[in-house]
Amino acid sequence: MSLVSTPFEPRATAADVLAGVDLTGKRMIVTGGASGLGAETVRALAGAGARVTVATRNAAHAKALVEEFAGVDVATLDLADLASVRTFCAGWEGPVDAIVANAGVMALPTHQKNQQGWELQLATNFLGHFALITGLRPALQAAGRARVVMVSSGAHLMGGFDFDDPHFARRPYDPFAAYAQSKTADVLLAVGVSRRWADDGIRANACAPGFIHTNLSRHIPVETMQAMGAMDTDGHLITPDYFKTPEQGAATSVLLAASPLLEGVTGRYFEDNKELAVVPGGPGVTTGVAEWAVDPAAADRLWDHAFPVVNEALPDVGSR
Ligand SMILES: NC(=O)c1ccc[n+]([C@@H]2O[C@H](COP(=O)([O-])OP(=O)(O)OC[C@H]3O[C@@H](n4cnc5c(N)ncnc54)[C@H](O)[C@@H]3O)[C@@H](O)[C@H]2O)c1
Repeated sequence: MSLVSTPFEPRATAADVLAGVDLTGKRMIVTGGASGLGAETVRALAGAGARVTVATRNAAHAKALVEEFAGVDVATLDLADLASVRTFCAGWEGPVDAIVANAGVMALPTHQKNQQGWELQLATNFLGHFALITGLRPALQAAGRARVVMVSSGAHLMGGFDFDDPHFARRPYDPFAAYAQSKTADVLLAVGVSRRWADDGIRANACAPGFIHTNLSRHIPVETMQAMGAMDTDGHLITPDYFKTPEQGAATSVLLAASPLLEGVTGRYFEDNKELAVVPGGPGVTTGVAEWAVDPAAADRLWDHAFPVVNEALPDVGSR
C-alpha cells in the first residue's frame, strides 16, 4: 500500500491547504479551538465556509474568533471531566461533518488523575476525546462521510501504551512518558474508529503538527527547551528553523478534516501534509509512525479498556 501524498509543501499553511475548498453547509468541532493550533484550525475551516464550534473550557477565550467569523460558535467542554463531555454531547443537535480532536496538555509535572482515576494527560488527550467521539457517533453517522482527526504528536515515538500500568500506579510517574502514552493512544483511537465505523462512512486519521511555539510547552523544563534550541539562556523563546508557525502547524489537521484529496482515506498517520511510514519507534527515532500506535490488536484492546469507563459516564448519550 503506497503512502498518501499531497501537492502541499511541508510548510504550507492551513489556509493554503484549503484554498479553493468550499465548506459551506459543513459543521465541524475543534476541541481546544480557542488557542494555539486549534485557533488556526478554526480560522482555516471557518474561512473556507464551515460552521465551526470551538469546544473549550473557557468560552470567553474564544471571543475573538466568534467576533471574527459569523460561522463560529462556542460551547463549553472540559475533556478531563466526563460529566462535561456528557453535557456537550447531550446538547449537540444535528450532524457533525468533522471532529478535530486537537485539545491537549503536555508533560504535567505532577501525577494527577481525573475522577475515574485516569492519569490526567491520558484522561484529557485520549479518554475525553474517546467519550466525545463515541457520544457524537449518531451525529457523525448523520453527516454521511464524516471525519475524525486525532491531533497526536511525534512524541508518541517515545513510548507505547502500557496496558499493565497506564496510570502509573506501579511505575514512577514520568511526565514525558505519560504524554507519549496519551499520544500513542490518540493514534490508536483513529485506528479503532477506522476499523469499527467504516460502514457508517466515518473516516479517522491521526497527525503530528510538528514543533510550534504555543502554550503547550509551558511545563517543559527550561533545560529541555534550551537543548531543543528553542530558548536562550535568559529564558527568551527562540524559533529554530525546524519550528513551524501556528498557521503551518494547523495545516495537516485541516487537510485531514476537510480536504477533498483525503476522501476515503482512513486509519493513517500524517505529518507535513503527507502520510508517514510505519517505523519501530523508540529512542532516537524522530519521524514516522510507531508500530505500536497502528497495531490493530492494540487499538481493539484500548477501545475495550476505555469503553466501560465512558459507557458508565455517558450511559444515555450516543451509540457505539
Ligand atoms: N505545539 C507543538 O509543538 C505540538 C507538537 C506536537 C503535538 N501538538 C499537539 O497539538 C495540539 C494543540 O496544542 P497547541 O500546541 O496548540 O497547544 P495549546 O496549549 O495552545 O492548545 C491546547 C488546547 O487544549 C486545551 N485543553 C487543555 N486541556 C483541556 C481540557 N481538559 N479540556 C478542554 N480543552 C483542554 C487548552 O485550553 C488549549 O486551548 C495538542 O494536542 C498537542 O499535543 C503540539
